[in-house]
Amino acid sequence: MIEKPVQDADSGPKISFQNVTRRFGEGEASFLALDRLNLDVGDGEFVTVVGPSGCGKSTAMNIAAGLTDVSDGRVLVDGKPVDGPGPERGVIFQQYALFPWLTVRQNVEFGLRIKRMPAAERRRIADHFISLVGLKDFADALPKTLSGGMKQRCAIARAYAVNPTILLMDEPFGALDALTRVNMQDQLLDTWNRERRTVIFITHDVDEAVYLANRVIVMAARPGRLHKIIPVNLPYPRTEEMRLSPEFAEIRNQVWHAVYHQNTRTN
Ligand SMILES: Nc1ncnc2c1ncn2[C@@H]1O[C@H](COP(=O)(O)OP(=O)(O)OP(=O)(O)O)[C@@H](O)[C@H]1O
Repeated sequence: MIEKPVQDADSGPKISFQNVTRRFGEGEASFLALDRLNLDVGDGEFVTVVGPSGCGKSTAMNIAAGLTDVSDGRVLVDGKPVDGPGPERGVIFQQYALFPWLTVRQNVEFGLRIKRMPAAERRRIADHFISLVGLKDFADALPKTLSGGMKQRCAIARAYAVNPTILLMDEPFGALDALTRVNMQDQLLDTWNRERRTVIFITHDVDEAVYLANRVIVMAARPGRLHKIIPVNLPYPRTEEMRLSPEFAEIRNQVWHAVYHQNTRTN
């Protein structure tokens, strides 16, 4: 049983938000979407991010992905400043954005093709990740024939295939029904246990945030900022019994309180 992600005591954080600030617009009409966010995420950690609508979760994620500039501060990955997208960071959004004219396998191979990897090697890697997310029998299917959950698993396989050391996931299961969502959570944790990456996962679902994470990052709005960090001291693998346990309920209540009662004392 994995109690905690292993992190070399000498190595720095995998990803470090340092005074990350983002302002949209100019002058009087400008809006502070993110105010001096400081957060270190260790190698192999799984952190979830929750907070009220508009608190800057997606903005922070897009900055880490290199898709949005900072107004001030910086994000470091392995100690190096982010100045654009990079292959070590895989990004998965709520809208899976598969290429509709490509099969599952071709979608998963896409990033490897761009890297000019030889066909046989590409196929081997793609098939490995297609199996890992349980889509082996659908490798030749087009996205339109897949359910929402299957499309999202295909998007996850595609992100994994290029071998990112960091996965940035912005409400990836938001559009799924409750049962598929729970299955996807278990599958994601299972994959994470085997192919250990650093994961930052945004969600609106407090249960999901606690079930997945070893730390829950709670943000506050106006301006968007870090509010509280709540450790989830439950061992991996997480199980259904754990989800129903008093310990889980206690942590869920803490997170709920931190998100929805930000103006009252939370401890
Ligand atoms: N390109 C943009 N131009 C202007 N304002 C923006 C832009 N992107 C985000 N914002 C504003 O910045 C704030 C933070 O937005 P962001 O999408 O990061 O929040 P969020 O916490 O992810 O919200 P939600 O939970 O609703 O998805 C919001 O008030 C939003 O309107």
